[in-house]
Amino acid sequence: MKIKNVTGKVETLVDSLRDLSPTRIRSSSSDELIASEKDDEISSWIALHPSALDMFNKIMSDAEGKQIIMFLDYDGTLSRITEDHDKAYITDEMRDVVKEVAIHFKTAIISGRSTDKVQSFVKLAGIHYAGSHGMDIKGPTNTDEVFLFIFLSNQEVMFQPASDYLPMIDEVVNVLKEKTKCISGATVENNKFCLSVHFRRVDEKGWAALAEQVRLVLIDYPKLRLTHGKKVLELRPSIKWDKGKALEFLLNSLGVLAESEDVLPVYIGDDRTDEDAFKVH
Ligand SMILES: O=P(O)(O)OC[C@H]1O[C@H](O[C@H]2O[C@H](CO)[C@@H](O)[C@H](O)[C@H]2O)[C@H](O)[C@@H](O)[C@@H]1O
Repeated sequence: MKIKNVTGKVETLVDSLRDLSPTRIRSSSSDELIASEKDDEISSWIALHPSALDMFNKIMSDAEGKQIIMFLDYDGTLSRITEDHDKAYITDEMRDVVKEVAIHFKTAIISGRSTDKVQSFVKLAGIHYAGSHGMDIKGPTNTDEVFLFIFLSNQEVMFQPASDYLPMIDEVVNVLKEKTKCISGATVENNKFCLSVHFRRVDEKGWAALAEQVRLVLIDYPKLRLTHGKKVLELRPSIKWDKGKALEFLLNSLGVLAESEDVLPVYIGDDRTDEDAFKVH
């Protein structure tokens, strides 16, 4: 979901932050009513989009005879959500699962984090990585099984559609670090071609101040746009590129068409920005 009118009222942005935080305490009966309407909305959405785990047998029969290509999100999918974003490590058990998957299927991890950061967590060489929400795509130069898990350095850049934005992102990271340093718990993460402003550890009383700083930065940097995920605001280049486009790019470079009947791309993700990839077929 994208936040619209970000340069408008700060209250709109704070409301969006509240929407991202369903565990907040509801204070009045009108809040309760709105929450129950939202719950109904969520229930009807879930009815139209059943859990893949409940449909596992159907997915297996649909996959019969097709080439499966695996796309995995990182945070909340391969790693648990943690208070400190720098400590969202993948477990050894999960790493072994990804390794096993990659032996059988072409596999890519598509993340909002920088590619380098995800690689440093996952430490598997034979897979593709698309960090910065797909704006930094790297892949293995040699896919022989023997090389798969040995040389992480054996990876090359395949596509970086937002390389012009690199200096701007660095600048905005510094600006936002400075502007938010008085807001207890707020952190700014440099994801190379985009950046995250985390509010997981910010008291709700500080959200308006944080949202205001982000809003002001967006006015100064109109070439950036705002999206959001779990307790995080993300600023990224206003280019027509997202996790869905990255998925299509990767399918193309693997020599398959997204719409081909012989291919079944499987994408596992947990957050709003993953919806861009869910939409691709
Ligand atoms: O596309 P993803 O791999 O899911 O990355 C999205 C964001 O994930 C990280 O933030 C989220 O996980 C943190 C650690 O569990 C958590 O503290 C935070 O509240 C979550 O939003 C990452 O730090 C962000 O930069 C990514 O954009």
